Amino acid sequence: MVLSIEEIAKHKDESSCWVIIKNEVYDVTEFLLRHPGGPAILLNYGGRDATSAYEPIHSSDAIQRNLSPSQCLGPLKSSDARDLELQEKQRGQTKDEIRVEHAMKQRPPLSRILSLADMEDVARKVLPFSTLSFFSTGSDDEITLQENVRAFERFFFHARVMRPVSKCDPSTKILGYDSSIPVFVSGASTARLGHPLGELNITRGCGNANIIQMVCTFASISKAEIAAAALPSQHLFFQLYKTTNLDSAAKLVREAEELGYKAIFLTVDVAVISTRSRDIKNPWIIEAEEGKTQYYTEGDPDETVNMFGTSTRHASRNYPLDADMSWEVTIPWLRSITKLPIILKGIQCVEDAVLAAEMGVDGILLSNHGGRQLEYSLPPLEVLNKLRRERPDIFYKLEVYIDGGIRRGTDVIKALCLGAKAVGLGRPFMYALSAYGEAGVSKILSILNREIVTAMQLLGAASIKDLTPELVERVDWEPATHRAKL
Ligand code: HEM
Ligand SMILES: Cc1cc2nc3c(=O)[nH]c(=O)nc-3n(C[C@H](O)[C@H](O)[C@H](O)COP(=O)(O)O)c2cc1C
Repeated sequence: MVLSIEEIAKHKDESSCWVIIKNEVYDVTEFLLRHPGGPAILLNYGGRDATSAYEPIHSSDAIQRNLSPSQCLGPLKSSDARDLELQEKQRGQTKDEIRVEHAMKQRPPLSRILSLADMEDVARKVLPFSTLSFFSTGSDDEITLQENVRAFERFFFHARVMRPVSKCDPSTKILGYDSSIPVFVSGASTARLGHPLGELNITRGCGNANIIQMVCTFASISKAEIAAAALPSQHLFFQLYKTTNLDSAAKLVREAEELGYKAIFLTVDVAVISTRSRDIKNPWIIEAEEGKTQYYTEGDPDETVNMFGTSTRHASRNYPLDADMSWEVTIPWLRSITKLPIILKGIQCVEDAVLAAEMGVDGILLSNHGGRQLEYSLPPLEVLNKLRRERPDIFYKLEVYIDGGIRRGTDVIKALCLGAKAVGLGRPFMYALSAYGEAGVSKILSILNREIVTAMQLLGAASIKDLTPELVERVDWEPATHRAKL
């Protein structure tokens, strides 16, 4: 059935809600309460075209997986489709769009990007304001976000000299899979907000460099497409947000397994979503910039959350995240449905690392979600150091990784000296793909490779096994400078 704009416009509330996406019309009335992004945002687009808002945040199979054929009503009338296209072309650019367009033309050549901080600088200029807020935000006052980075400044090296290092090999194995350096991609969702090819930039950059990518439950490219884009020799891990509905959670795991993903990283630090104020505030900042500031008028209702901020939609999301996961139930359940290695992502203290080992999981990722969840959660590097001092036996029982605030090869080496098998990076990949696409991802991997090799050689380590705890010391004085950039 071909539908006209006039007809579609009549369906814009809970009783009947239709949306247009890429010139196809969908009846989402039944879906409103199941929509992972919440009903409000869908209703906001009820009766009209939602393509540009929909595109960057949904995986390519979102419609096919969530709507039945009867909910796909048919195409938009072709003359109306042309009108929409024209309207989109005629819509004036916002100040932010003009700024981004200009900044994209002024990106420095890749040869002038010397560090991950340089890459982040470019990304901060070229990203739309709302996306930058979403990528960079932490929780509450962002203390943990800052301390994740600062923690690395408290660890210094005891370099050993007169050790042959001309042949230095930074390669390692993660869960038995080869990796050219002890680094993997910690999955960060919705990469298409930064670049139209989203997570595929990471897949391609990592394929060439032999680095393992962790793909999120909420990746903006489907895990099937990512698997299809990977090289035959390339390995992928799957990050699982477990739902209360065991069947749908098991389905996600089964699909990952069938697609050849090599491990399940179960995220355990998101019982609920934290408050990410910087991100929530960003739509209001944009409003002000566009000269559309809203002012209080007597009797205005108090909206507790703004539904259109990027992280806020997480808060309002309908995804039935399991806030009742437990050691006794969840781990045996996951074990019973998959043969893949299980890694707990988001372990934040020694006691839970010990419990994880007792439960027989294959690995733990010491992480506080990049400072995006519990504010005042200890920096993962400090937890790693504590684990090394208090329970060195744990490192023989499972693989220990950390993520959060890692921005330099020396950071990677410090974590490895303290016993980490490898480290994950989240934001740096998002910034790199936003700034230069696949080439940006390749660039930061080559920077990390160079920095890791240099640090190893100057430290007197010719291979990863030479990185031992004696080579680092935690100091209790404040270093002279802070390189944290927030
Ligand atoms: C055809 C209708 C739609 C379907 C089937 C659908 C499905 C989904 C799914 C499955 C997710 C989880 C993420 C993923 O797996 O991709 C999601 C998240 C979301 N959706 Fe939709 N959606 C629809 C329309 C819309 C529209 C029109 C908007 C308006 C902008 C919207 C906004 C969002 C938001 C904000 C999220 C949360 C993303 C996040 O938290 O990272 N959706 N949707
Ligand atoms: C924009 C963004 C989205 C993220 N999405 C997820 C996610 O969907 N699932 C998850 O387990 N972790 C997610 N994370 C956390 C990362 O996996 C990782 O733990 C964190 O980014 C590491 O810190 P870093 O950014 O300082 O490297 C996200 C992080 C960012 C920055």
